[in-house]
Formats: sequence, structure tokens, C-alpha cells
Amino acid sequence: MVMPVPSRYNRRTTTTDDPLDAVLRPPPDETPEQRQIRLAREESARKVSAAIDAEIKAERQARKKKRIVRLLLLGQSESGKSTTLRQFQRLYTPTAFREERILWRAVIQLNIIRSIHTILEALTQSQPPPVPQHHHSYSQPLPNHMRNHSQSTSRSPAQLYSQTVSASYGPPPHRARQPSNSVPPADLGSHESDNEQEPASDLDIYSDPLNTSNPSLPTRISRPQYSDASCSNAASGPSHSRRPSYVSVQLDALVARLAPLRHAESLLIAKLVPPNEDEATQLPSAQPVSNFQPTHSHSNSLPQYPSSIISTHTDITSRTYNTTVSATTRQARQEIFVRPGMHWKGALSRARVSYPSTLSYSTSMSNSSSSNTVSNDHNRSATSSTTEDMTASGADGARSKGVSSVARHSLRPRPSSAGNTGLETPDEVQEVLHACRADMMYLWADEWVRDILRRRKVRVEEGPGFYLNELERVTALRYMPSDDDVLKARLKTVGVSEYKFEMEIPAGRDTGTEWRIVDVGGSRSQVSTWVPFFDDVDAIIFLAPISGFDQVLAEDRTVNRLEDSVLLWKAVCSNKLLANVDLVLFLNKCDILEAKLKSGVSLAKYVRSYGDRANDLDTAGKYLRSKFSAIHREYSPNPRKFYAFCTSVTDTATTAGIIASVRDMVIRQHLKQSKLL
Ligand SMILES: Nc1nc2c(ncn2[C@@H]2O[C@H](COP(=O)(O)OP(=O)(O)OP(=O)(O)O)[C@@H](O)[C@H]2O)c(=O)[nH]1
Ligand SMILES: [Mg+2]
Repeated sequence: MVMPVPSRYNRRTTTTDDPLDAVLRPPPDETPEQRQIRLAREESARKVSAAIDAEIKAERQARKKKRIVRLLLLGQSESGKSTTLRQFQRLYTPTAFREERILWRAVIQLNIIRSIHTILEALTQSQPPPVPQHHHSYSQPLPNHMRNHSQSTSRSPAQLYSQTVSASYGPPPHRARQPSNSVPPADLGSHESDNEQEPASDLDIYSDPLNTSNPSLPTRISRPQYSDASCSNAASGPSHSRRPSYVSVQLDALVARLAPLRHAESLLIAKLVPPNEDEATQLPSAQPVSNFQPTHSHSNSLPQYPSSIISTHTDITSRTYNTTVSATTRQARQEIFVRPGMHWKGALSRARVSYPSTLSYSTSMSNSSSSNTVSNDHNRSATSSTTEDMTASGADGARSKGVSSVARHSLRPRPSSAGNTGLETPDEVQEVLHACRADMMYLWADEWVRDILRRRKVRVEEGPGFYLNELERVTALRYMPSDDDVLKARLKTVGVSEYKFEMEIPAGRDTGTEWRIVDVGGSRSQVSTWVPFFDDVDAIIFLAPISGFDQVLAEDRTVNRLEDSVLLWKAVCSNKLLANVDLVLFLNKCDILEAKLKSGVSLAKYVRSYGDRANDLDTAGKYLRSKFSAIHREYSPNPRKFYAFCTSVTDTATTAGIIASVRDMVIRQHLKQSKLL
């Protein structure tokens, strides 16, 4: 006999396999009261669902209305792109910027160690002859900790240091005559052009690869030799007043005392570089650039970047970028880098253990409006700012996990030996720097050292991440980086990152505009990653570091930095994808340019067409600006506006005004474009 089935079930025979339907189905023995309750509950759920739908719809509409301004930062490596980005952050999301200052301390520590290594290698690579015995009784007072150091080992610490360096960085180059730090490039085919009436884009840069006009460098640098008389009478009068320098006498002991910096450097690398990032774990080059000899190899060619930037472009330049550098040399020079995104900041944050209640830091500007907060008492701003790693397939896991996850991670710091980044917890690297501070200060202040650096053309003070003039402050145990310190820090970008933010200031007309600033890696191998970002960009800030007129590229010692910037600028100007994008040019590092010109380095010696113009910042700035402007005019597919600024983007005061002008200009242009669409 077949049992009767309630009619409702008959109707649903086609859906009885649906598990959801089975769950929602009322019980067969439902009473009228139960039914009433169920219906009321269903009605209430429907209302909630409708409200959510309405909210999603409204959000979607608001997003459509929202203005999104896209800004792309371009320029060669070390041109100042990431520093410009940090300036935007400092100005428009100051809360987030301040919060992450402590995270930059590790980068600053690495920069300091690197400067010291550069100096030590310049001093030790020529293996000076043993110091005569009487130098040990030199009357200059020594700090206590320096007095009893034994120097009687069979190989001196300086020699050991040199050997360590050779082992780390590959064999020293064999060359009778070393190129200087600031050798102009190999001949790239520039032609004579002193005539001002010629097209202004003919910026002729001298190309003597041996730089014959530079004073020749000694192949060996010795410590100064002094007679017994001059030593014993060192303080007795002008005729015997030339004292042996403290470092020249104490070099071996000093090098030995600074050896812990190597260990500190490894700790920092372990701290900054994610565990699976093998590529980045090479020690940074501490070798003065002058020691590296361009080596040509046909197996490691770097991309010819003008053509890879601009697939549609054909006539940028007749010069090729097919110069190659051997793998050994490249590896030897490798600089510490991190991929953009949260990885290194996340690792640093996770390494923290405890925080005082009065201090609070967030892991980063990333998602600073909501997550990744490790502090208890933080007054968070309403601003949202996010950095995304454009090269990663998904968001950084750590970033998406939020507060609890970060807190969990803090219990298992990585690397365990790397210490912490909170001010109140001991930081091993900072302790090493603190212990070495007197020696580092002696080293940097010493005239003999300065003389060797000068003769070798090792100009650490013009290099990135230079803090040696502030050693006392930056090696303090409770050192907290200032805004300026963060702007000076050097960490190479590899990959592409997008920084999103809404301006924190109540900027009236700017509220509701989301800014997306894309920061790319500028080294040659990175240039091919730029193209996808040309698509829907509102404006480009192109940075040309004009102080590099007497320097070569780190990735190719045959290419002059200024010439490289010119070629890159031509490529960007002539790119058809960018034909309607406004270009803003930052002729950057004007502070370094000014110091260089004042110190007597002649621009005309490297830029032939500069002729006999005055060797000062004003004249040089105007001249180079006119050259870049002419290239823009000549190479742009369509006429468009051109904005150029002489900048020093590490200088907060002047950069604030320039960035405000760029912001207004970009917003205006964006509005104009929106109306046209
Ligand atoms: N003195 C001075 N230093 C600058 C200036 N602009 C940038 N720097 C420093 O130069 C170094 C390199 O700047 P970055 O912003 O890292 O260069 P980048 O263009 O992002 O380089 P990549 O990431 O390799 O593409 C940093 O240490 C900056 O502090 C400037 O105008 N003056
Ligand atoms: Mg960068």
C-alpha cells in the first residue's frame, strides 16, 4: 500500500535532492504556532538580505562615482622614485608614514654598515706595508678600548678583511689601471655639438672610457710614512706639524674592532629578506665601484630597454643597450632589495615581541585604516592607504590576516637572532652599531682616510643611504628614525608596487579622490615591467638624477647615468601609448649636483655641449632643463604640456610645494579627461 504524501512535497519532487531545500524544509509535523514563528523569521531574514543588497548596490554606485587618479613614477635606478613616493605618503598620509618609521631603522642600519664597508675596502684593498714600530707609541690619546689590541697576527685584520671581501665578492679585478668611481661611459657614438642652435636634444656626453682627463690613480695607496723626528716632535711646531693620522696607525686594530658589522649585516639581510627570496640574499656591494671592470659576455645580455619599453616605437635612438655584464661581476655588485608589498615590513613587525603602552606602531601604511595594527592604544586616522605588490598573484597573506594574526606571529619572531624593532626591546644590530660608533666616527673623520677616498674617487657622501655625518645620533641605542632619515634610506625596488591612498588632509575638492601611485624598479632588467602600467595612467613623473653626469650605471659600467636618463626620457616621450599623458619631469638630486659643481667637478668635462658655461647649479639646471624640454618637443607624438622642476626629493620643504603643484595639475588634467570621455 502506498502511503499518502502531503501535497507540498508532491510539488517539490524535482528539488528534493537539493541539500539546501532539505535543510529549509519545515518539519512535516509543524504546528500552526511553529509555522507562524517560522514565517516571521523568514520575513525578517528577507528584510536583512534586501538591506544588504541595497548596501552593495549603493557601494557599487559610489565606487563608480569615485575619482581615481593614477600616477606613474619612472626613471632609472636610484633616480628617487621610491623617495618621491615616500614624500607623497609623508604629505598625504602622515599618520601612516610616521607609524612605519621604526621599520626603516633596519634599512638605515644596513645603509650605515654598507658605507663603512665601502670605506674599509678602499683602505685595505691595497694592503699597505706594515706600520713602523714607532707608530705604536704615537702620542694621540686613544679611547680605552683601543689600547691593548694585539696586532701581532701573521695576517693582519686588514688583510683578512680584504680576503673576506674577495671571497664574498669574487676575485679582485686584474687591471693595471683602475677606472674611477666616476668614469664616463664607453663610447656610445655621441658627436660634437657645441653649437647652441643645434637641436637641443643633442646632449653630448664625453665618452672616454679611460677618462684620461682625470688625474691618474695610484695603484697602491700607502700609509703616510713619518720619520722618528716628525713623530716625536709632532706637536712642536709648523715644520713638524704633520701628524700621522690616527686611523693610519690603528688601521688593523680598527678593522678588527669593526668586524662585528659583518655579522650585523647578515642579521639584517636575514631580517629584511623573506626566507624564500634567494636572489636577494647576496651581500650588497661594499666594494668601491672603481674596482669593477666591465666584462663583456655574450651569454648574459641585458634587455635593450628602449625597445622593450615601447614595442610600438622605432626611432628612439641609434644607440643600443646591448651592453653586457658578466654574471660574476653583476653578482658581486648586487644590492640588497626587497620586493614591494608587505613582505619585509611584515617580517620586521613580526619580529617584535613587546611594546610599551605609550608607544604604538602599525606594521605599515598597508591597510592602515583597519588591520595589521599591533598597538593597543593607537589613535588611527580615517585615511586608508594600501601598498600592493603588483607582481604577486594575490594579496600578501600577512596583510589580509589582520590584528590577531599579527599578534600570533609576534610570538615566533623571524629570524630568531635578528632582534626586534621596538625601541624598548634590545636590538642586536643597534647594539653592534652603538659599540662600534667611536671607531666609525674616527674612520669617517680621519684626514688620511678622506685623502684615500678622494684619490680613489669613492664619494660615499654622494651615494644613497648616507648617514655617516650623523653617526652619533643614528647609532644611539634608542634611535628612532626621523622623517628625513626615512627619506634618505636606500632600498632598491624590484617589481612594481601600487600605493593607494585618499588624502588625509581635509582638502575640500580633493576628498573622494583616490590616488594610486605606481612605483617601479628602475634598473635595466626591470624596465620591461613598466609597459602594462602605461594603459590608464593620468600622469607620469619622470625622475632624471642629473647629479649622475660623472657616474656610470651600477648595472652597466659602460653607460653614463645622465646619458641613460636622456635615452629613457626619449623613449618615454615618444611612446605612443603615452601620447596623451602629461609628463612631469623632476631633474632630481640637485643638492648633490650643486655640491659636486662647487667642489670643482666640471660638467663640461663630461657633457661636451655644455661648453664654457658657468659651472654652477643655476646655469647647469637651466641648460639641462632646456635639453630635456627639447627632447620632449621633438619626440612627443602629439603636442602636450610639459612641466619640469629642479628637485631634491629628499628635501621635505621644497618637495612639499612641488608635489602640491603636481597634485593640482594632475587633478586638473584628470577632470579635463573625464569631461572629454
Ligand atoms: N641627496 C639626495 N638623495 C636623493 C635624492 N633623491 C633620492 N635620493 C636618495 O637616493 C637613493 C635612491 O633613491 P630611491 O628613491 O630608492 O631610487 P629609486 O628610483 O626608487 O631606485 P630603484 O628602486 O632602484 O628603481 C635613496 O637613498 C634616496 O634617499 C635627492 O634629490 N638628493
Ligand atoms: Mg625604488
